[in-house]
Amino acid sequence: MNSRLIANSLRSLKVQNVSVVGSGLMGAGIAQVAAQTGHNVVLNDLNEAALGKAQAGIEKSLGRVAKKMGDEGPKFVEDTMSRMTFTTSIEETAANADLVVEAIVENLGIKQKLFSDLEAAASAQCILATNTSSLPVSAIGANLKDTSRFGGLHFFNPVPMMKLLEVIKANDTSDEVFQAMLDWGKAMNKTTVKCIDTPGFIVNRLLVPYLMEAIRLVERGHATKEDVDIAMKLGAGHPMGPLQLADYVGLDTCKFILDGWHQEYPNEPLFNPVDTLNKLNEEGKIGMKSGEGFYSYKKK
Ligand SMILES: CCCCCCCCCCCCC[C@H](O)CC(=O)SCCNC(=O)CCNC(=O)[C@H](O)C(C)(C)COP(=O)(O)OP(=O)(O)OC[C@H]1O[C@@H](n2cnc3c(N)ncnc32)[C@H](O)[C@@H]1OP(=O)(O)O
Ligand SMILES: NC(=O)c1ccc[n+]([C@@H]2O[C@H](COP(=O)([O-])OP(=O)(O)OC[C@H]3O[C@@H](n4cnc5c(N)ncnc54)[C@H](O)[C@@H]3O)[C@@H](O)[C@H]2O)c1
Repeated sequence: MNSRLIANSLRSLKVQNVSVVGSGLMGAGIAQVAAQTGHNVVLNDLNEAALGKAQAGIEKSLGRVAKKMGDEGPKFVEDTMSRMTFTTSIEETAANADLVVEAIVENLGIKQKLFSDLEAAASAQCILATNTSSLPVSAIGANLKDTSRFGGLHFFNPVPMMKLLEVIKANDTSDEVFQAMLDWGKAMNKTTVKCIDTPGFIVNRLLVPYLMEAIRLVERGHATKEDVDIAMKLGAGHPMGPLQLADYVGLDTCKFILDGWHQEYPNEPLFNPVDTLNKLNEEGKIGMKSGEGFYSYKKK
């Protein structure tokens, strides 16, 4: 039997210990929901400051969930937090994990390096998955020795509220790993949809052109950003307008996605650079998480 077959035959399909790398908007949300649904969770980031911010955000979000649970709320928060640990060590992150979900910056080289480090530190049975929005999943895992244990788990922001999980079968993802990812999605109380490793998967393939059209409409001076957002909320029933949504996603992440797709598809005018997006990024106005983006979120 070759080493991949041995690894597959030994693989435990039950995911109980979940590690999440990257404790920003997405990683913190994924870790929170995993702990809420009874998993043991390790959350990793580069430094203690990022982890402290993530922990405070998780406690705040759990408080919002707990408010709806009456007397059981405080115990729910306590139990959930007791299942979480926070670390900057990759070895500690990988050591006992059945599944590692990566939610770090949207950069191919940085993600590839992380997965090489994770594979070296994790057990042969551990499933490795990326939450990338826009990069080819198979390319992120390309340097792994065992690419059959690797796939995509694309969550939506805010993770505690959004019901969808896109489960992505990369070129080499084994059937049993794909099934384990789908099963884990259900255990996370998400509705799963399956997709192959195609640009934007399902949601972003449709969402990105919509966001691009919205910003271009505003840049042409055909409508104000406020009116575009009002129009899509009241006319199309969206909970947020497109410019509000871009602020909510993070304009740094939007720029990483757009720049990456422009580089990949230079002849596609839809992905041409957007002046407003570049200017806001240069000014450090990267959306709600920085206090300002298209709109200001600073308390007056
Ligand atoms: C234009 C520029 C162009 C740029 C280029 C394009 C680049 C491409 C960008 C693509 C990005 C892709 C990103 C990614 O891959 C995919 C995504 O994630 S896309 C984002 C998907 N998310 C959405 O669409 C969110 C839409 N918004 C909402 O659903 C709601 O607005 C909201 C966020 C749920 C908030 O609801 P509101 O009613 O607005 O506000 P409230 O504060 O009253 O909240 C209502 C209700 O929800 C509870 N709640 C909200 N947030 C949380 C939380 N984090 N944790 C726990 N609970 C939460 C809150 O307590 C309220 O509960 P209630 O009191 O009502 O019981
Ligand atoms: N923001 C969204 O709406 C959204 C939705 C779905 C998917 N995604 C994807 O999720 C990923 C993360 O996005 P985000 O919005 O949470 O970003 P974010 O900027 O909020 O958080 C990223 C975190 O990763 C940390 N990090 C960077 N490199 C690291 C490393 N080598 N090891 C450990 N931690 C590291 C950063 O310190 C930061 O805390 C990206 O791939 C993005 O495309 C984002």
